[in-house]
Amino acid sequence: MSAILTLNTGSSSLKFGLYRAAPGPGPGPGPGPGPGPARPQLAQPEPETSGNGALEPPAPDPESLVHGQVDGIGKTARLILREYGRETNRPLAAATQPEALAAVLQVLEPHRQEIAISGVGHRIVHGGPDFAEAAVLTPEVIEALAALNPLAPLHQPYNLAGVVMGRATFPDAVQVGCFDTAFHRSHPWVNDTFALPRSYYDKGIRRYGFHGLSYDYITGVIARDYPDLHRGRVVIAHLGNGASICAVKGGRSIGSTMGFSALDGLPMGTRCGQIDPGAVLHLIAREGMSPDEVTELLYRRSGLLGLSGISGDMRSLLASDRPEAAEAIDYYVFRARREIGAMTAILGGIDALVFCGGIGENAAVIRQRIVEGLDYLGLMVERDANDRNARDIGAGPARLMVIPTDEERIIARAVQKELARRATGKKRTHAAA
Ligand SMILES: Nc1ncnc2c1ncn2[C@@H]1O[C@H](COP(=O)(O)OP(=O)(O)O)[C@@H](O)[C@H]1O
Ligand SMILES: CC(=O)OP(=O)(O)O
Ligand SMILES: [Mg+2]
Repeated sequence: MSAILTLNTGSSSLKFGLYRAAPGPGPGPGPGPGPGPARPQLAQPEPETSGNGALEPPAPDPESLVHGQVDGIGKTARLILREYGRETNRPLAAATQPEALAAVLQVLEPHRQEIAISGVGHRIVHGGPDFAEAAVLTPEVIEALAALNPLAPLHQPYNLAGVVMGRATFPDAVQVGCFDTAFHRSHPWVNDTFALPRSYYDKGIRRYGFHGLSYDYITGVIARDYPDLHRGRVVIAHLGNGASICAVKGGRSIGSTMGFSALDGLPMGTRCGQIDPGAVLHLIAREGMSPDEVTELLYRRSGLLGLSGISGDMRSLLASDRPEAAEAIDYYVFRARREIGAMTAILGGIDALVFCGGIGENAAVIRQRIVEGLDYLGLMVERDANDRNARDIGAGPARLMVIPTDEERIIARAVQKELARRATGKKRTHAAA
């Protein structure tokens, strides 16, 4: 039986998933129970909507075996593992990404004896203008993606380091890249462009949008569980370490708060979010900051961390009684509410607001505060449901939901599709998987 490994490599974290590939391509009831201990019941796969908004019959979903992450690489690393519905968390001696991967492989060893890894899927944050779907990571593709490193310095170089590790560790497995930007390639031109001379758009200076794997997953859940909403106007707020909001109509992204880089839009853990470009020019011209210093400021020292001076972690700010923590949260809530309004405007109204990401899924008080000012859109919180992080948390005419996202599953599906394509010997018509 073949297996799929997913890797989401960050600056200090390595998120991974091991999946059993479903037997055979095409529509079907999904995989039966495999050997070994009883596994949690599989949810039916969501109908595919990837980027084109059209519903396709569900293909069998890869079966999730192990899910986990190594956090704090280089400092105090910890391995968090979710397996058969249980979660464990233990310290790990991992000073580098390859050491973290070696530790992960050791943990996966019992599964690897049962199944061979034939595909490795990678989250690649920036696909630039050319990658509108998942792609097999050939040396040429990797080189093209490395050219985008400066546009996503917190992500892209680490994502590609994960690809190098994947290729070295599994030389016989196909390596597939899945892009955060791909879901947004359906944006209309007005949402993609900046009002610069047109030649800059052609050079790639445009709004790409990010968190596309998360939006793809959430859109799939909506298509499966709420077909009416799928045809409606949905705003999705991905509030994690990075954060963005996306306007979705008919399963397609028509706008998002993140732009050229993963800096724009909402304030984030350590990233500034929207800023007047005049302020950046001032920092360079009048404060004498170099491009590297400005990069460091905007990506690593701003956002919740910069405003509070305490932490970029929402949990720490919620636990703090310092006024700076409260002010940082006030700004976060204010900007989120403002951007939900903007996304609603481009959709011409709102039928549902969906929260996801670490903050969106867990921080009831943040959801409550964001929605407090949105009753004019028909959005109202049902207190008890919100406190329980229930799926339906609304009390107004527009639907309000919490849907846990699963970027890894989108990656695993793309790898499975490529494996199925190879097994049936179908010819590739373009570079994408
Ligand atoms: N129970 C919680 N309450 C408030 N914030 C939370 C909670 N759980 C996680 N978070 C916040 O979620 C953020 C991380 O989101 P996550 O989506 O896991 O990040 P990443 O982008 O690294 O995947 C952090 O700011 C963390 O504090
Ligand atoms: C694109 C982005 O911001 O990703 P993350 O939320 O994982 O940092
Ligand atoms: Mg994330």
